[in-house]
Amino acid sequence: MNYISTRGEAPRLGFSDAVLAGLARDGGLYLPQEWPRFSAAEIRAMRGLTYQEIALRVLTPFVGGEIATPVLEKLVNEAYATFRHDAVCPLVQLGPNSFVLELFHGPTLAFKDVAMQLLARLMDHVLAERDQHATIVGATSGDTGGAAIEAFAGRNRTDIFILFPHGKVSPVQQRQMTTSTADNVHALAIEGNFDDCQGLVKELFNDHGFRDRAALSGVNSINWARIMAQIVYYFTSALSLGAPDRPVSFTVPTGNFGDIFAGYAARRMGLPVETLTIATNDNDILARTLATGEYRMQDVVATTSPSMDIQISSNFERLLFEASGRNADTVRRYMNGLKQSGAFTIEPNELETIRDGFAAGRATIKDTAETIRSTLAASGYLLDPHTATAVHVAAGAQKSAVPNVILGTAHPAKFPAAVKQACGVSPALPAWLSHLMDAKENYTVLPSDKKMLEDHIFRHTRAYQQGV
Ligand SMILES: Cc1ncc(COP(=O)(O)O)c(C=O)c1O
Ligand SMILES: N[C@@H](CCOP(=O)(O)O)C(=O)O
Repeated sequence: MNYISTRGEAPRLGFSDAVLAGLARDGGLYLPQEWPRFSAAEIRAMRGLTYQEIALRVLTPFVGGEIATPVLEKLVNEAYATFRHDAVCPLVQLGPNSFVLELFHGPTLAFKDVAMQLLARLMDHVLAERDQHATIVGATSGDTGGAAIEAFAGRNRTDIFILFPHGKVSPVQQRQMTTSTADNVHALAIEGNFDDCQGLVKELFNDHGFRDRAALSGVNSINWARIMAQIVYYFTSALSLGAPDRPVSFTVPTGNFGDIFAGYAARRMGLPVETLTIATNDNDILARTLATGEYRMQDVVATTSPSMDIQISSNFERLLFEASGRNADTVRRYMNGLKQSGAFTIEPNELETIRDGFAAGRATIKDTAETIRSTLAASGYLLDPHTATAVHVAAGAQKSAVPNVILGTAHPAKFPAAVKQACGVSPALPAWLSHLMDAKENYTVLPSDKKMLEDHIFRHTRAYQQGV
């Protein structure tokens, strides 16, 4: 399996190189050259298998033989042994035809663990085979950072630098990033918002001199392996609701468009996914884009679902590439428009293609709080604010006989203040994280400045200091 860039000017890569590359050298995002497809019989044959067994089947075509099956199986088993639920990602019924897919049973209580636990092991494996070191830089609006730090802490082939928006993540999220004692971990509070953090990371990747000297790798969902690992739970949940003999819809709390793009990928692989609904908070750029055809940035608004406080939704580029018939010229034109004027207009036929497979809706801060309160009252189920945006959007959608799976992207204990304000209940952290709020924090505050960030990275990268 080869990987190609959405901007058409970067070298085609095999799986391992695509995993280490993160962002393509032309600024684009890697995608498989063709979508692997499962027949209905092949999907049916996955019924009754464990999460890990299904993962192995879904991932194998993407890996393209570059990692031997027994090794891949071992990495998958180790990754999901860190989850505290036997089903890994269990499905809970909320109402008639309405289900929450709980993706938060991993070590940091957010869906990011599903991909990050595997990605860290894949990267370690590839780096060990090549006897190489990598410097990882990642941007986070709160959850990716903690999951990445947890997954990479103490690994001696990687140094990891995580940029988070100073003062704009929840206290639990911040401490998951700032209390690690591993000497390969560096938490950086950037004076700016998530888009500034993500912009800095992309600038570092697009500076090829720096990128090569630092042996840069990325763990945001710009990295194909993140999306790949997230495809698996679309299969496991749809299978338990009757796929491939019954279609299933999904409603996904969306920011960077990685999680929902994994659902699109599952559909391209043959899973009968009916509607993929994008749920946004007040930062509703994607809902507006679907309604008007114009992707136009506005200022980021702080909400009670901070991980979705995003305007530049990176993985939407992957969908634009697909909707344009994989036309890299079109994608480059859109992305240049975004860079120059903060906006671009999607061609009518491409917009129609997108609208065919996706719906979108928005939940305000008030809607989110009301949904947390009413869901607790109606069913005793406590939602986190991100999942609540999706429950709100799903409730407003046209009723259908097709089961709808809402992706439960975080545990409510990550956002106790917002949950308490909404419904009066303050969810407690699980016992294994009870030390978190008393542990010593260690992080550096930096302005949103590429040069200062580069200096900081070089001064703190072990491999660079030791001339490895
Ligand atoms: C809890 C939570 N929900 C939803 C999202 C949005 O996911 P995506 O960025 O993949 O669209 C994020 C951040 O990515 C998140 O941390
Ligand atoms: N919401 C995310 C933002 C980064 O998303 P990613 O999936 O591209 O890593 C976060 O929690 O950091």
